[in-house]
Amino acid sequence: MSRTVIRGGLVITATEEIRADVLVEGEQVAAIAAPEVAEQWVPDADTVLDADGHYVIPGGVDGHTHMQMPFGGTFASDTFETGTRAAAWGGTTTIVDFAIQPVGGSLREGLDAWHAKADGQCAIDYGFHMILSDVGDDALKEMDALVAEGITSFKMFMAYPGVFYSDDGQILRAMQQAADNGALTMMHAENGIAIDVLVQQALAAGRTDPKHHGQVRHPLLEAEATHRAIQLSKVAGAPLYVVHVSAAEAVAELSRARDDGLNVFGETCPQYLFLSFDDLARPEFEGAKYVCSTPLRPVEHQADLWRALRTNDLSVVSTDHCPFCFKDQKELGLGDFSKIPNGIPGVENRVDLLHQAVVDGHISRRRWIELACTTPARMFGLHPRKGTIAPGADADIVIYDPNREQVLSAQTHHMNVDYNAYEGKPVTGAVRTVLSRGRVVVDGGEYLGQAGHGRFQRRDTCQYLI
Ligand SMILES: NC(=O)NCCC(=O)O
Ligand SMILES: [Zn+2]
Ligand SMILES: [Zn+2]
Repeated sequence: MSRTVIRGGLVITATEEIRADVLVEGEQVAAIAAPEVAEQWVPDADTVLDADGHYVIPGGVDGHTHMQMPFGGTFASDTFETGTRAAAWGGTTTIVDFAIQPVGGSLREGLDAWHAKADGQCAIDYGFHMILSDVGDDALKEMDALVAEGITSFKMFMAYPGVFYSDDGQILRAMQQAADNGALTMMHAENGIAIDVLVQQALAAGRTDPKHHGQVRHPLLEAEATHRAIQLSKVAGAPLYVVHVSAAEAVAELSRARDDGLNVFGETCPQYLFLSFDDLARPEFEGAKYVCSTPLRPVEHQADLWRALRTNDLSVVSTDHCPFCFKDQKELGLGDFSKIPNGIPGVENRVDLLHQAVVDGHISRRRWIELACTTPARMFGLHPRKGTIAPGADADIVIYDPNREQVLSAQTHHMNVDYNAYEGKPVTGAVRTVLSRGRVVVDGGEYLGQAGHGRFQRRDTCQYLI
């Protein structure tokens, strides 16, 4: 069994920051000890990694990605191979992607299709949520079987009528099933029926530019759907996780529900924290790069998101990584914003952007780790194997240089997409070394990983309930 010692770093977890060395044996963390104790590990080590002046943090857990997702007549441009490699470059060592139930088909068909895309391709570990796009008796029964095999969370859409949309009755029934089988319901909370009316009105009036995507997806329609999802989950007695929260008014709904002691959780994404409606309103169709749903909001919403991240009214930051190239893919919506495939790339940038949030004073270092690693691992039943550095945990570890300056750019990123949403943004801090289950996959600007190293993770049910 290989032995690696990580020496001289500041080990940061969600709960503590200690000067300590870490012993990795095979795929797992064997011990953490003060440097004078750890000294004795060195003679027997195969590899000694010097982390002096660096942070030693758990690998990131990104609970919301869409590799190769079919959407808007095209596919997200990262495959599981390219997307997980980019994730590794950015210090993320586990993703949970979304398998999709085909309309008229079974959950099993959807899951098999996603295994076929991902198995043997991933550079880092991965799991699946399941998107329910056709809730009926059969799908409800199938949910139990999926939970038993580690697919313990199910996403439904109150948006996208005719594509993934579920009506309130379907949502309630799926939530009732989840209350029985322990699954977590994830919700895309936007009133898609009302939004579609506004889309048609905008197009009929000749308002076709990307910025109108943001205007028709009104914050109140996110808040209304969030409120409705909360009430339905309360009726069903099931926990609820609202994905990609962007509107201050939706945050207020979550805060109220959490004040009432409900098992209601919220996720936001870096794009809502660092980008805004101004990006969506960029001229010459450039705003198409920033079309995602929920949409980017006016910059005033960001203060509420940051506050909620500090108070835990928002508990997780995932990327919703769903890349489409500007050329040929985003361009499908030239002259009609409703045809722009929805999604923003970011799986490689999340850990750095959240470190920038530490530098900017929005969150503490431990909260950085909690939001990016530990809580998503607990939320999605991966903890303590993932999301922390502790004896017995998988040795998914990042050696992070908190002082290195970098500029985010498509010129240097590894995601398979022709633009970077944060192009030109200077950030302080950068990943130096990444271990995935004990294996060094990135080191000092060199990629040492391999497609197929990543292993499918059977997940437990949510470990974050009150
Ligand atoms: N978010 C987005 O715009 N695209 C991915 C699909 C989804 O999460 O709704
Ligand atoms: Zn969504
Ligand atoms: Zn998504």
